[in-house]
Amino acid sequence: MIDAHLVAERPPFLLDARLRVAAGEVLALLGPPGAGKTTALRIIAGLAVPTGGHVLLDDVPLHARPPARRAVGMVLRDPLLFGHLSVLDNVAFGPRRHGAGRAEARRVAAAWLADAGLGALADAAPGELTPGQARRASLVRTLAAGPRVLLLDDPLGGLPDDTRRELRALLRRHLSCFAGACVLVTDDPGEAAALAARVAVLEGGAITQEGTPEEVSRYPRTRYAASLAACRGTASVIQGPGHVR
Ligand SMILES: Nc1ncnc2c1ncn2[C@@H]1O[C@H](COP(=O)(O)OP(=O)(O)OP(=O)(O)O)[C@@H](O)[C@H]1O
Repeated sequence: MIDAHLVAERPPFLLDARLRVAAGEVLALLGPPGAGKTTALRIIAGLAVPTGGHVLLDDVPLHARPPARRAVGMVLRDPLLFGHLSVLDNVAFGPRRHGAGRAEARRVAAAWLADAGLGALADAAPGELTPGQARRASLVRTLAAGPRVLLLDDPLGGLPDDTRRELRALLRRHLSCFAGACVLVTDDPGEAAALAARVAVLEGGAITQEGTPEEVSRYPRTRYAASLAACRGTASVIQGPGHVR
């Protein structure tokens, strides 16, 4: 489980947020632009230097572990696929790094790609993929590496509606059986309600409300939190802790 106190002083902006995410749980960090969502995620990932606080994974400081042993996977809007590797080898990269032989890593990667509807594109170069296909490949590349902490920074942002729906369905399927702790950053209340069991509303660098999408939408404490109310009826299908892959 993640236990984080995320502090970043960037005057006049101050991020000061406490987050706890259990294994098997998806927490949506929902907030308007500039609220500090990406900064929070980057601190957890070890990509931004905090000015205080802590990030613990199972009670051990995450950043005390060598980077290769942190088991943190991050998915961004930009798929960041390795351009010199085939789609298959992009996905095989994680299993290879964790000690699988070449053939085994490629077998595992092929299964992930087939599951994501990308089996026919295994030998393609990343540059040949459509934006939606590249996002799928990026997601399964991250999952194939077996992260214990999954950080999703606006993973559906900027896509056309139909592509977004497809990727959301794939994401929802994988999150429902993800055994680790997941933080999903979004400014889309519908996305938060559809994908996460719990929502933390981040505004101006502080958590203003936390609860299930139902709780937050029923008793919103701020105007921004009230935006979740429009999504009632699309409540989460993710059940929280207890799911295993
Ligand atoms: N490297 C930096 N140095 C100084 N200030 C920064 C830096 N990165 C972000 N900020 C500021 O920190 C605040 C939070 O930014 P952040 O990108 O984390 O918010 P966000 O909620 O992710 O917004 P968005 O959805 O627009 O990406 C903003 O006021 C931003 O200008």
